[in-house]
Amino acid sequence: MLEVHDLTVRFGGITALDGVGFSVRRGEMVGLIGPNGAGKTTLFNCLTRRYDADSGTVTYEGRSLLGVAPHAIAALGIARTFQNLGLFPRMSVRDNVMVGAHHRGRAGFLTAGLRLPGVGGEERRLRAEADEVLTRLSLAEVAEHPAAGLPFGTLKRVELARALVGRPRLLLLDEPVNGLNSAEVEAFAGTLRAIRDDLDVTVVVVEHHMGFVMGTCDRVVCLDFGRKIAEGTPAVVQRDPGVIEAYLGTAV
Ligand SMILES: Nc1ncnc2c1ncn2[C@@H]1O[C@H](COP(=O)(O)OP(=O)(O)OP(=O)(O)O)[C@@H](O)[C@H]1O
Repeated sequence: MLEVHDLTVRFGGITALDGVGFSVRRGEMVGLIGPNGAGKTTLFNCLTRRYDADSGTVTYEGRSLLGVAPHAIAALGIARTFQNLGLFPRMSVRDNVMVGAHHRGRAGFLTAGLRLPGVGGEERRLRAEADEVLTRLSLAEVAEHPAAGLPFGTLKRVELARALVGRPRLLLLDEPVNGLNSAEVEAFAGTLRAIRDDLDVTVVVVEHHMGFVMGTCDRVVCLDFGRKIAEGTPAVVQRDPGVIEAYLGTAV
C-alpha cells in the first residue's frame, strides 16, 4: 500500500530524514518509533504533503505521492491525527468530526455557505456518518458538547473520529496515546484494533508508549537522527542493540 524509498528532507543544516525507506502492506499496523527529533513527524508531514522531500520517492497504492497537492491527500484516502490535537475548541464534537468529511461533500464553501439546493441532504448524510463514528468511539453522549472543556482522553478519541469519518484507507496517527492513563491506553489499543479489522484501514502510528507499540503493532520501524536503524516485529525491534542504545535504554 505504501512504499517509502530513500526519502531525504533537510531544513537548512539539519537533515531531518536521511534516506529513509520502508513499506507498509495493506491491513498492517506499523509503529514508527525513535527518540525526540528522530524525524517521525517530518515523515508524516511528507506523506501528507505538508513538507516537500529533497529526494526519494513515496508510492501509495501504486501512484507517486510526492507530486500530489496537499489538499488532494484526503481524497486519496489518507487521514492523519496530530500530536497536539488540531480541534476547534468552540465547535461541538460532532462539528469537529464533520470537518474530517469535508472532502467527500460536493458542496463547495460558497454553495454550502449560501445553503444552495442539495446542501441540506448532503449535510444530513455527512452528519449521519459522523454520528456512526461517534457511536463507535463512545462519543455519542458528548456529540453536542464543545470540544473545549472535555477530558484529554475524550479529545484524543474525537481527533481519531475526525480522521475516520473521511473513510481513510491509510490512517497516520501521531502519538495517539500520549497523555492517556494506562486504562485509557489499553482501551484505545482495543478500539484501534477493532477499527483496523472492521473498517479495513491500514495504520502507521508514531508513539513513544512502548507498551502500546509493542502490544498493538504488527511491525515496528525505528528512526534515529533521521535514519532508519531497525525494522521488524516488535519482539525483534525491542531486542535490537542499536534501538536499545538509541532509544529504549534497557530492553523492555
Ligand atoms: N519545519 C521545520 N523547520 C526546521 N526544522 C524542523 C522542522 N520540522 C522538523 N524540524 C527538525 O527536524 C528534526 C526532526 O523533527 P521531527 O519533529 O520530525 O522529530 P520527531 O521524531 O517527530 O520528534 P518528537 O518525538 O519529539 O515528536 C528535528 O531536528 C527538528 O527540529
